[in-house]
Amino acid sequence: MASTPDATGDSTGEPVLRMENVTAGYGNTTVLHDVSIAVEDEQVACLIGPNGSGKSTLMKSIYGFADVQTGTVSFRGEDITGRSPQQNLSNGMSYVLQDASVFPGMSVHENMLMGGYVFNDDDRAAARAEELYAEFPVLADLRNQSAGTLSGGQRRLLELARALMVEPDVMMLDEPSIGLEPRFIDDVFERIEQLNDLGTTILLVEQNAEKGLSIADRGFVLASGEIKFTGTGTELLNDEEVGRLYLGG
Ligand SMILES: Nc1ncnc2c1ncn2[C@@H]1O[C@H](COP(=O)(O)OP(=O)(O)OP(=O)(O)O)[C@@H](O)[C@H]1O
Repeated sequence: MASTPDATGDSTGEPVLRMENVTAGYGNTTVLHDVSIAVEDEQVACLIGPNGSGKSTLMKSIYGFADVQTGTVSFRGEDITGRSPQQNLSNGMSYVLQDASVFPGMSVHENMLMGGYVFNDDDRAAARAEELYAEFPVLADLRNQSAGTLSGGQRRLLELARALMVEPDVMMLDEPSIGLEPRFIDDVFERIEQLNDLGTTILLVEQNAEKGLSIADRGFVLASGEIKFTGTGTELLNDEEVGRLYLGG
């Protein structure tokens, strides 16, 4: 049965990502209340919850886009509370935002190179882009095309591939399936599972809660800025109360 509300769960190793008693928001506005979660190395963790419950804010407070007011965020045991997004990116964490984040006036290739800007090394960025084109041949074919002309599915692949430029240990993905046609959704989820198979730890926010939990080693339910339930993905999917309240019955 899913547990409440300490989300550190059945720990088997040192968490790669941990939030301890985090209260966070924007300026004087508090959105998250006393949130504690742990994501272990090479896990897929999925965060679900109603609209406006604070799922994006949770990711933003890890990454430095929202303000952590009290509590601690750590990465591989190191306190990273309040670090900037650029520091986190350099440190091996990538974040694909919910809102479209490609630069529409730039080509696919220029967008890819932007993903490697922290290298400060054009040759290294170009070489890494070529590696990714081998894994994303669709993007290789589109490399000279303006990113603003891509379909929704192609754009999402570009966002994923660009976030992989830094070979992250941890990827945070905010609603990767939102707005996509079903055939693209399956493609994006397959990519996420492949990345995880290659050793990338994934923290996912997913509106399609059943789909997200079905690939998750660990799930968290956030409501009104608080963690209400945690468990394995399967435990949450099978939990009567979680099902009734958060999975549409
Ligand atoms: N930049 C901001 N400044 C102030 N309040 C914000 C800001 N961004 C979000 N909020 C507020 O924080 C609360 C939580 O929003 P958040 O986007 O984290 O929720 P969510 O669970 O991700 O929602 P959704 O499922 O709709 O994407 C909302 O009340 C929202 O209005």
